[in-house]
Amino acid sequence: MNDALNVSHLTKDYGSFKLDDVSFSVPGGTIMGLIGENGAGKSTTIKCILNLVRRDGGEITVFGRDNLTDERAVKGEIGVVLDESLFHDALTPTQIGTMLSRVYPHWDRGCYGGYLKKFELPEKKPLKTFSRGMKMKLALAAAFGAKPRLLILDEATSGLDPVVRDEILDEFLEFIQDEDHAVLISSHITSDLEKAADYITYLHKGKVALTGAKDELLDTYGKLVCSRSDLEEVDRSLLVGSRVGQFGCEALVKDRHAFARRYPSLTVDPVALEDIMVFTGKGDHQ
Ligand SMILES: Nc1ncnc2c1ncn2[C@@H]1O[C@H](COP(=O)(O)OP(=O)(O)OP(=O)(O)O)[C@@H](O)[C@H]1O
Repeated sequence: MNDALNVSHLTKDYGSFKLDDVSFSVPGGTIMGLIGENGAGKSTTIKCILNLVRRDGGEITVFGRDNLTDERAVKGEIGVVLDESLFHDALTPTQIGTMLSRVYPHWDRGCYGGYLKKFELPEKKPLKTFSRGMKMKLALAAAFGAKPRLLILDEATSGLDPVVRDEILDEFLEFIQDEDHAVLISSHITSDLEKAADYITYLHKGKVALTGAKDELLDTYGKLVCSRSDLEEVDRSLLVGSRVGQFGCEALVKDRHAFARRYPSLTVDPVALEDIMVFTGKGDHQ
């Protein structure tokens, strides 16, 4: 089966910033978390997938179709939720549903209405009376109503409280129960992605710092906690970045199993995605 999304050697040059040879793929039935620091290129990558900006190089396919040569068909497969609401504040959910039914060929009124009910959104009230969480849920209901096979979210869950975020993550998990569906979600909130994502792509300064199955990444990397003198003894090529504190040192270990075999007396703890991001950033300044 084709990947739901395949990004291959994607390049976009803004002059002051370059998205450089970005490749990753999202298999059907999975959630890919796109993580990275501010300005790492997450939104640019998503905009290239959606053809909102023209790429300079590379290839992007959605369910095997090229997003440039087959733009119309590809658009019909993607549901998008962005950081800010795309709908006018004076509109009500009912009016938005009517509007979207004219835009999307596969619009499913029942599905949209079902989500409005599930999320307890008032159908006749204008959006200006909605909280940020309610607007986000409405955007999600609208995205689902278009019957997409690939759902793309750009920082859509940041700014929401943990209860709403959790509710929404559950929706994604339900959505990907169908092997023909997939989700690409960019977020700063790495703990959410740790919970929900099957795959992680970490963008760092426009390049893919790492991409792969989340469980494998978390199992391979490790956090060394040791004294300054121990750190000085360690082969630096095994580490990504380190932090020297008043009471001890920490460093990100690339392969904790290989490291433990070479330095059995040193302690290597499991890592969180956030550790991988923080230490990779620090690795630049060593
Ligand atoms: N239209 C544009 N013209 C020139 N530079 C741009 C344009 N859009 C984005 N950039 C630059 O590209 C870089 C990457 O931005 P992008 O929005 O993709 O990052 P991001 O990872 O989504 O960041 P954030 O997490 O802060 O949203 C930034 O340095 C930004 O200034």
